[in-house]
Amino acid sequence: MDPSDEEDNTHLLLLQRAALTAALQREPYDLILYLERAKVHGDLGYPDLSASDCYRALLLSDECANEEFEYHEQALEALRKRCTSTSGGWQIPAVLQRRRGPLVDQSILSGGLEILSIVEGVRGTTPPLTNGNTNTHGHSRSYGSSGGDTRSDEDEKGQQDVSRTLRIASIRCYQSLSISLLLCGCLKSAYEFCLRGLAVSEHDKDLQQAKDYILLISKRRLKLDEVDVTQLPDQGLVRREIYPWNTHEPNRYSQEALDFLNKELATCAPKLEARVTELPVLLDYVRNNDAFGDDATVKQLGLFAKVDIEPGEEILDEISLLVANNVLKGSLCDACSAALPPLSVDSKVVGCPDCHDIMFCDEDCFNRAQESYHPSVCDKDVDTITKDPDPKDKPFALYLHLLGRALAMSATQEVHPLELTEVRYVWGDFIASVLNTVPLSLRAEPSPVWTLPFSFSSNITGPLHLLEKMDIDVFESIDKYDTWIINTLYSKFRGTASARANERTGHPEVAAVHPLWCLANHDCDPNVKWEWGGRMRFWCRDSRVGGNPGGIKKGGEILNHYTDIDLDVKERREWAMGSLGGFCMCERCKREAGELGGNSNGNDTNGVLEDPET
Ligand SMILES: C[S@@+](CC[C@H](N)C(=O)[O-])C[C@H]1O[C@@H](n2cnc3c(N)ncnc32)[C@H](O)[C@@H]1O
Repeated sequence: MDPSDEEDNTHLLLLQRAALTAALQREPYDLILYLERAKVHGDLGYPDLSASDCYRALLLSDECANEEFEYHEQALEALRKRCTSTSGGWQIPAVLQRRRGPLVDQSILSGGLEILSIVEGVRGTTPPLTNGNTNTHGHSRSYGSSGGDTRSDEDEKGQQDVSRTLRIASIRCYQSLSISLLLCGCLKSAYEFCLRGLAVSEHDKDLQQAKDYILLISKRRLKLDEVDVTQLPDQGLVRREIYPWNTHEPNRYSQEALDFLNKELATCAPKLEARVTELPVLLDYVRNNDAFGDDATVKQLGLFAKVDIEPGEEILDEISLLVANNVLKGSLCDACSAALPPLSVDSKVVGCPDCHDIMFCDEDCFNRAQESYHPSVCDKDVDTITKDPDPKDKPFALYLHLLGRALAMSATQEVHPLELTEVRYVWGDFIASVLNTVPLSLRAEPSPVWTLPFSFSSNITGPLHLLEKMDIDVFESIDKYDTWIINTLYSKFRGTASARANERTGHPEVAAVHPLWCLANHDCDPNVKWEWGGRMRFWCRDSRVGGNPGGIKKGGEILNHYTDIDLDVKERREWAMGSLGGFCMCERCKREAGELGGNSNGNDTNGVLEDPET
């Protein structure tokens, strides 16, 4: 294929995506629009966004089918509108119509993402209406029935048309969901949706084929001959990028961005300023050439001293409400996650008068919470969604909880989530869209490396539950809460959040994004140490690694540490890899790894909590 054809195709698909998104803003309950956009997302190489659209379509088909559901009328009306032809007859929308070719092309089973192009649609004839229908929760149902024997023939025919269309749509949703989730590495969810689809249409060839394919990929991934379907992996990776349609991401290196950040720094770190700097490009292996001649660098931001800073001086004191903890009914301040003092007569601790068990350090924290996020979650029981998770899901759950806080801030302040001051200028560790692109050709080179952790529950259902708990109409608000926005928030959190672990279990239990603190880059011979209770603080170190004197000269860079600098170089590099995006190449690491011919002499003691899984 001529590469320019692919480019043209992408451009066209992006236009289609924009048109469908605009249409969804006008017709938010139209499940057909969601299925159409799912197909475009799939063709663009975003199986995660495709899965999300299919899931929303499935929810809307449930809404159509159940009179008691909140958006029943709107969803049904939207469906009828879409399926009524100009002559007034009923027509099945093109996206639900017969597709040519198999769902999965067996000739491309070599693995990877090549099967993206297969998520195209239902095959074959409409299944018989007499088969039992099942909603997204697996319960039996009768689509669109309003009951009674008094219906006219016309009403009866209308009901049948709706039922038949919903049935095709739901099968289509199950097919696309299972394949899209498989492509994102969520094997368990993919398998479950496949089974739900087969419960609706037992003999659907595409679903049967998808099921075989999921099992095949599972065996390969687990390197087993047989797999226990209840134990399939359910977390994968997706593209981490500034989506081509993301108009919210600022130019972080512009004067405007620096002016904004420096104005913010003036209050909490008056001796520091943000500047554009060059950092080495880090790889997930150690470059093994003589003098590290490969000196590729990348433009990023960093923090620098505006004046000379003395050893022991405090240089940053930042408070952020973009904080989350996963301690159920914990003893932490809801606003800043500082440990609350034991109750006493002169205690300053205050509780929210309308919530059960939501406590704040003092009136200041309570007032900040009221201004920033609390009204959107007050007395809404939102925390139960993300707290007390299974240990293996803890890092995902903590990020979901952080996401919940950002969504509550956005709703309370009536600001787009990506425009929140705590989020807007934060580093997202994005990879250029072009490098993330999925090869369109079936015979293409190996798949790209996707780096954003993804799971069906934390990226799709979890955010929807959070929004529902906050009484936000998830269909009417895609301009603010579409899945690409959720993914962008996660990208930023995963690049910058600090975590605090439970002293007893070692599991991460508090996470926070401090948008100014996180501008500081890492070095295994740091010149600052930090402490995070309710506030994030930086001090200039008294001494550096190896006993060298502390102090930072005017113009010197603030060198933070993302890992325990007491560890040996191998461990340090492994632990810092997640937050750095590659092996640390600071002078100390190179020296201690013998890459500069020096000896190991690390003896510093300021460790930070780093979750190896994140
Ligand atoms: C928390 S951010 C630090 C601030 C970031 N430079 C910015 O522009 O906002 C962490 C990211 O900075 C980069 N980084 C920090 N320290 C680095 C180092 N010593 N060498 C190379 N990259 C570094 C990595 O890309 C890492 O993912």
